[in-house]
Amino acid sequence: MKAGVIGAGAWGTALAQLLASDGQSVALWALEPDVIDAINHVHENPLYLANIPLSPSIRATGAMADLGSCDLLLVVSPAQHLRSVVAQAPAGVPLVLCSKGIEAGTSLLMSEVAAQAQPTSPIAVLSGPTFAHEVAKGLPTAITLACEDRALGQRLAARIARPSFRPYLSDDVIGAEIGGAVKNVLAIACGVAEGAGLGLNARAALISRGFAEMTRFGLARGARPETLGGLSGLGDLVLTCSSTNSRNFSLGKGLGEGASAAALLANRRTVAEGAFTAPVLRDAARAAGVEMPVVEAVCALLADAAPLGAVIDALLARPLRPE
Ligand SMILES: NC(=O)c1ccc[n+]([C@@H]2O[C@H](COP(=O)([O-])OP(=O)(O)OC[C@H]3O[C@@H](n4cnc5c(N)ncnc54)[C@H](O)[C@@H]3O)[C@@H](O)[C@H]2O)c1
Ligand SMILES: O=P(O)(O)OC[C@H](O)CO
Repeated sequence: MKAGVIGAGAWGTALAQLLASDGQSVALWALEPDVIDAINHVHENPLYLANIPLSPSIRATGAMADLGSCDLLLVVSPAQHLRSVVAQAPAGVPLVLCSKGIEAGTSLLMSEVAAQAQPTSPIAVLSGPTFAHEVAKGLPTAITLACEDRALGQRLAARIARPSFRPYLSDDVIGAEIGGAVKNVLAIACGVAEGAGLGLNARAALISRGFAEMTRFGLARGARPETLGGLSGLGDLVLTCSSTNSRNFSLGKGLGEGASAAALLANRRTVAEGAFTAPVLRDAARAAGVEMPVVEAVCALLADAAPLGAVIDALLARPLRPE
């Protein structure tokens, strides 16, 4: 049987390469004709995953109908486009959602969006600490695969696992999604600390207090603590908050160096999901009565609503409280 991947950005291309690493055929749906052309003729994706030679058993296409013979579809579009691409996908095929974010306008998680767009398709979530270029190179990686249907989860894990790529099964879909969505916003905060020269103590404080915010929000939405403390939560938070390989961290670094969010976000080709998730997450947290001061601070900077110094001072001046 053939696997399909929807979305040929860095992560979709890396996942197609992973699936093709044992020689099986992979159909990869891409939006841009030049990406389709480069993958099929030069076996590269210079736009989104440069300098990685791709397997010739990956076949790119711009026609969703070409994924009709697949028994498994990995959905890897940016979160804000997931609804429209899933609606075009073949119906009834298991969807493994690999995007990290919350939909603007609805505040829905990706599994909730996909369930609306394709009500007959079984759903799983694949999320964890996974820089695309490392997975594409075959470097060791562990990830959460969450699926409420345990038997389906086991079948999907067996299809996706490779010698250097280990999915860990969970049935906490909501928890896996909340970790991936929230960590992107917190990575922006850690990037700000780096750009503003606030030091490594500040980064560690943001990771731990940010994790407390992720946990409060996750528990309010029904996530399990062990999921939030696992690969898709704390694991991904640590990765993304530690390196300029992260687009979210890099965006924050630019903000910390004094650039405006508008300038940093203008004409970006690659996606920094945290910029879209932050205001949706802030509003959802406020509505649920969950305090998320680091997320609020990131929102203020993304909206260019307050000077950097004032945002940092306000965080430091919060009332002292028990940990
Ligand atoms: N890059 C990573 O290392 C990585 C790892 C894990 C998860 N993710 C997640 O995967 C998702 C995709 O990220 P990426 O890094 O592959 O993307 P990317 O930034 O490399 O590329 C942007 C993608 O957006 C697509 N796009 C642009 N406009 C679109 C539209 N109107 N409709 C549909 N698609 C459109 C482009 O075709 C391209 O595939 C994100 O949610 C991201 O958080 C990324
Ligand atoms: O580059 P980022 O910030 O989108 O992070 C990529 C992955 O989500 C890391 O797991």
